[in-house]
Amino acid sequence: MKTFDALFAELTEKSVTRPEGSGTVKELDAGVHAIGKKIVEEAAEVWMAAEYETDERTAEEISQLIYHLQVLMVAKGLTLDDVYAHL
Ligand SMILES: N=c1c2ncn([C@@H]3O[C@H](COP(=O)(O)OP(=O)(O)OP(=O)(O)O)[C@@H](O)[C@H]3O)c2ncn1[C@@H]1O[C@H](COP(=O)(O)O)[C@@H](O)[C@H]1O
Repeated sequence: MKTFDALFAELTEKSVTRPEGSGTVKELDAGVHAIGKKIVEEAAEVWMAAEYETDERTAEEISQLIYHLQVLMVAKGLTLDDVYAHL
């Protein structure tokens, strides 16, 4: 099972190595505006799943929101410590 930190390390590496076919690379190239829209979309899906769908669907949507938040962090050059400092 993947952890928050492990996913962030994977996405950071992909931003450097830029492997062919990576959705992360594609999203990074789309830029902060596009990533931000994706975050808003996923956040709404988390809300809807929590109110109207199963716990499993909610967990799935939360994982997608976390993914897009991490892509934004990579795009902005933010580290895990930058965020953890505020928890
Ligand atoms: N955890 C994720 C992850 N969660 C969500 N997503 C992407 O987020 C999008 C989900 O959006 P939606 O729910 O709106 O689904 P969709 O409408 O079908 O997607 P779009 O048409 O909007 O692209 C999909 O495009 C997924 O590819 C993710 N893409 C990648 N990862 C992980 O990130 C890592 C790197 O992935 P790559 O860069 O693709 O190799 C791997 O470990 C992946 O498992």
